[in-house]
Amino acid sequence: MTTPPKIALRGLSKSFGPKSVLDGITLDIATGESLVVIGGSGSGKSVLLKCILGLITPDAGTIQIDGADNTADFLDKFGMLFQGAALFDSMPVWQNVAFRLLQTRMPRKDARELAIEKLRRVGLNPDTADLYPSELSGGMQKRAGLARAIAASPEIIFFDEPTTGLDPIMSGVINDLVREISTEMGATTVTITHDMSSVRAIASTVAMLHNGKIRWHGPVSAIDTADDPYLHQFISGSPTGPIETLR
Ligand SMILES: Nc1ncnc2c1ncn2[C@@H]1O[C@H](COP(=O)(O)OP(=O)(O)OP(=O)(O)O)[C@@H](O)[C@H]1O
Repeated sequence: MTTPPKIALRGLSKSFGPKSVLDGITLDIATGESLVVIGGSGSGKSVLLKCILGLITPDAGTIQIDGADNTADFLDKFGMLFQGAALFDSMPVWQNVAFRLLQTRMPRKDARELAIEKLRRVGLNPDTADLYPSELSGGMQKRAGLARAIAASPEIIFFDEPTTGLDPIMSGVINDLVREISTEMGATTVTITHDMSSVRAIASTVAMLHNGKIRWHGPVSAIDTADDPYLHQFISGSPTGPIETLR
């Protein structure tokens, strides 16, 4: 028997009123794969992610994780790094990192120790554990968000624009961490980004969304030589090409 893909999407469609956003997305994501989803603004990347997370119900199609249909306990398998890190301002950093573990009634002392270990893994020293998120720089907040995403050792991690708002050097650091940690944990990851340096640093495979469909899908090593004018325009950032731009 062959093992099913970690995530299997079949014929996913979603419209909002008359606007079709996803129009039959079929995609397999293998265990340990690091998929980066690219596509223009409004192409449906976030809607796709929210469908997999179960936050939006698709109009048609199926989502399977490990060969089983979408159920509420899927969320236990997921870790998520949100845009802007989305830390709770009212809690010290360690409680943010250990948030889910505290909810599962892990003793506070153990949760705190684990949070400090995860903070260390993302390059933050133990002193940051007792600071509040507002006391951290943007780059440190991203690291703390990353520590939270990996705290419960999830099998699948979603990264939504992991480098937004960071300078190029910090973006490089976060990209490397995302890749390293995913590989080390053997996690399957799905990342949304506009940043081509993130694509190259994080992806094993790339899927490009356009007009509600997967326009191109393949290994990251093939993106520069792929014979697709849409993909080519996107990765070169050219204002001219088949993709319509608003001026
Ligand atoms: N809850 C909603 N209700 C109505 N329309 C929505 C909703 N969520 C998303 N949309 C629409 O779906 C389309 C795709 O949105 P989505 O946020 O997935 O794009 P995106 O590719 O992530 O864009 P960006 O790169 O700008 O973040 C947009 O036209 C958006 O207005």
